[in-house]
Amino acid sequence: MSFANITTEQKQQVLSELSAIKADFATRGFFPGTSGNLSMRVGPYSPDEFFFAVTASGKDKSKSTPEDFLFVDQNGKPCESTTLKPSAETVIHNEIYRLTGCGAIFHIHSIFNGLVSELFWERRAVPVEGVELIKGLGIWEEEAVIDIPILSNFAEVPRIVPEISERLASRIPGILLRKHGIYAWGRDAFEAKRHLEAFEFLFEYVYRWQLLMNRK
Ligand SMILES: CSC[C@@H](O)[C@@H](O)C(=O)COP(=O)(O)O
Ligand SMILES: [Zn+2]
Repeated sequence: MSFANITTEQKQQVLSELSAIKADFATRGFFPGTSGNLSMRVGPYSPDEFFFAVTASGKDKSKSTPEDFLFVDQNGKPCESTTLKPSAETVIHNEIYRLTGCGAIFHIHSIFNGLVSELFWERRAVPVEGVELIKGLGIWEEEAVIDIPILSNFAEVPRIVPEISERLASRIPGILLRKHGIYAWGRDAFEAKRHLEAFEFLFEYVYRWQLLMNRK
């Protein structure tokens, strides 16, 4: 199976879904200062060979242009001739697809995800206890208690990758990079978006709860 076997319709479908999500996230202020990146898989999957559309690096993600996305392979190499550069964090998307076989991955920076990543850095995980929106992560047990993994952040992005395989927890569809941002994934774009929104809600909840508990 090569990228050439993927139809124009399949590619268009992925690009239009990603564009809609990018526009929606942009209106919600999810991409300050060009931060964040989005990707969605296209075609068949095996851990050794897969293809996905990913945001081009460094663009103003509140604008919609024909140069917003490009297709890359399991090594992060462009599948088609292009002058666009894939996201500087494409290696992270590659590793998450390789480990999970998911269909879409969304990454954003926010004040709350940054604050909780530092608040709970010593325990390397954000604890969340019994909050209803844990169900938004697909975890349906009564009064669920979860730990959202926090990983080291490095300016040299490939250095982040080894910790992903070590820390990725099978039932938590996301990882938080210290003072950087959240990566959330799902079977498809709908599920990845629901997970991202649930994480952001839980981070704000946990942050505010800590403030309440520690008030004088
Ligand atoms: C401009 S700050 C954000 C970047 O350093 C990075 O973390 C990010 O999320 C966006 O990088 P990009 O290469 O545009 O995908
Ligand atoms: Zn980032």
